[in-house]
Amino acid sequence: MGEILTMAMPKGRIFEEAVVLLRKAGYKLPPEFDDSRKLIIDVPEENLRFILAKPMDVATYVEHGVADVGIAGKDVLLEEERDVYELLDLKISHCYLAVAGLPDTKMNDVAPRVATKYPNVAEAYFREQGEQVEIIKLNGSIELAPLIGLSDRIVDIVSTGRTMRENGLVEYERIVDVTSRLVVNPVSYRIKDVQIDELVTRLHKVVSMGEL
Ligand SMILES: Nc1ncnc2c1ncn2[C@@H]1O[C@H](COP(=O)(O)OP(=O)(O)OP(=O)(O)O)[C@@H](O)[C@H]1O
Ligand SMILES: O=P(O)(O)OC[C@H]1O[C@H](OP(=O)(O)OP(=O)(O)O)[C@H](O)[C@@H]1O
Repeated sequence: MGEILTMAMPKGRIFEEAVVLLRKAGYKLPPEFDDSRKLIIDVPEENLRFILAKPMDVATYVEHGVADVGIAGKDVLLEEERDVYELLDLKISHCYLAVAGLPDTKMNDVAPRVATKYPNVAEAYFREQGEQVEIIKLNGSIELAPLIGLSDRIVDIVSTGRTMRENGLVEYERIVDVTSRLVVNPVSYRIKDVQIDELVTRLHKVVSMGEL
């Protein structure tokens, strides 16, 4: 029996794909993973404890060491810049961050406004472009902002492109590709190196076999 490894899992979109990945890697996960509202799920047979967190919060739990490892979108890691190591690109939950807006429009010359759930990523992107913008932080339905005159542009996740299309928006620039990553707490990585290396090896094997 080794030590228990605590893994922070993102609830929502990424969760199901992450569970598929872990099962393919040979971890026997109980039915609670398919239909449950439990926020802590122990799998003693695998020496694993799972905590189910909001996607934006996974790296926070890992940074504070209450989870040893976690699964987080690259978008969240870029936005939050937590003190965690990124160990593996799991190649699940593909999407990308992009600048979008109404077609054939220019950004306001005087006070261009950008609405986003990713203020740090957006700020850094426009700074690199040499453009000074006012960032307006929203928590969802980002596509609404240019439609209703709140902002000139948005920075948001695009997956199928359906939300943009159905709201008459167009993509102006693609900022960065996003997939989910395995992250680890630096101290856990030293102390639980054997278990973490095994997890990485097993997941890497599945990931390198190609698309899930
Ligand atoms: N179409 C998509 N929209 C949003 N996130 C996506 C999409 N496709 C993949 N992702 C990934 O899923 C993560 C978000 O998961 P989910 O949509 O379940 O949470 P959320 O509801 O946006 O988060 P919150 O509850 O904090 O608002 C992102 O961090 C990103 O890495
Ligand atoms: O390109 P698509 O496949 O249409 O996916 C992209 C949309 O999905 C996400 O929104 P989400 O469903 O998480 O809603 P919210 O931003 O309002 O929370 C994202 O913010 C986009 O709006």
